[in-house]
Amino acid sequence: MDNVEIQGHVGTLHFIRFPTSEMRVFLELAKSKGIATLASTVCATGGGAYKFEEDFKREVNLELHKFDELDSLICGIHYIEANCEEECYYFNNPLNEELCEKKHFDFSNPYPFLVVNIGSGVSILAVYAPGHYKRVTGTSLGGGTFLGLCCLLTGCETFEEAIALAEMGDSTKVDKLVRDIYGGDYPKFNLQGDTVASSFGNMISKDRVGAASKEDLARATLVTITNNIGSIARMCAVNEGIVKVVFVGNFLRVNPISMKLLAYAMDFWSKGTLKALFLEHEGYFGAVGCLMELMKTGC
Ligand SMILES: Nc1ncnc2c1ncn2[C@@H]1O[C@H](COP(=O)(O)OP(=O)(O)O)[C@@H](O)[C@H]1O
Ligand SMILES: CC(C)(COP(=O)(O)O)[C@@H](O)C(=O)NCCC(=O)O
Repeated sequence: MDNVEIQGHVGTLHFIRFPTSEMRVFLELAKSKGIATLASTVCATGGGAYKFEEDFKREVNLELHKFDELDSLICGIHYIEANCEEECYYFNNPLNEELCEKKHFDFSNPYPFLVVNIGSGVSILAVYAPGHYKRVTGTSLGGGTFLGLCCLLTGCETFEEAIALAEMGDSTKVDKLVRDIYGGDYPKFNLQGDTVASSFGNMISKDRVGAASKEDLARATLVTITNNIGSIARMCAVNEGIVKVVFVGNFLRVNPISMKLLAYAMDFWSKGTLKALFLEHEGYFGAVGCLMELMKTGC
């Protein structure tokens, strides 16, 4: 982000990511570049701010200024939304390949809204005003679950590989649909034949297992995790009386399948009353919010 002004300082915000499993390599690089002589303060958030605090001190003699990850997340969303015009978007006709359009959403009057942060696990927060939020609930079935299960089921080794497999797969070979049980729709409760009745439910048959490719298994894993998150998010939105649901976190990186599924599911199951929203800087809000918190301290 160019020409950003933060408390009188104007500059460029650069966004860089690497997995925490590579922290040792990062610290060695930082040491070889003499980072301790360049940076006076490093702010950090998330579990890693605690887990790697000692390593930063020992390896590069840097103190971490630690800020809570959910406070930082909310603060970062607030800052980027206010400073980045095209940040927030939604999908029209999400599951129709020809008619699907990504549209800008005016989020200038956002409150109240729900944040569904899909990282390794999932945290769901209700935000009522700047700095005023509560953590409604969470689920351990998140981005880490998708990647972990995909690695086990398909032998893939990276998130990018897992998503590429899922893009080529067909989850209906793996999941049991309403029509597999009813022979068609279940109209009394508006359950269409192509609705998933039982995720992975077809995998109790040896023939079906033999017919399912690793692409199909990856797709079914992605759809299962995504639909479960969508379902929990919808119940939270209804319970809290909130209609705007903002999905963030690195699980959504290079992952239009999940974004479109979430958009469709929120709209369909709420009969059009809930809106699924997405943000361009999906996995970076914690980092930005943490920088904002640091600036407040005057460092
Ligand atoms: N390059 C990547 N490597 C590993 N996981 C990735 C990558 N890109 C996206 N992901 C997804 O993002 C999830 C982690 O999300 P993130 O918002 O970074 O949360 P956390 O703070 O828990 O690491 C992973 O579990 C995975 O589903
Ligand atoms: C513990 C966490 C806040 C850590 O955040 P993350 O690194 O997953 O983004 C998150 O994984 C979470 O909310 N897990 C679900 C815990 C629960 O069952 O509520």
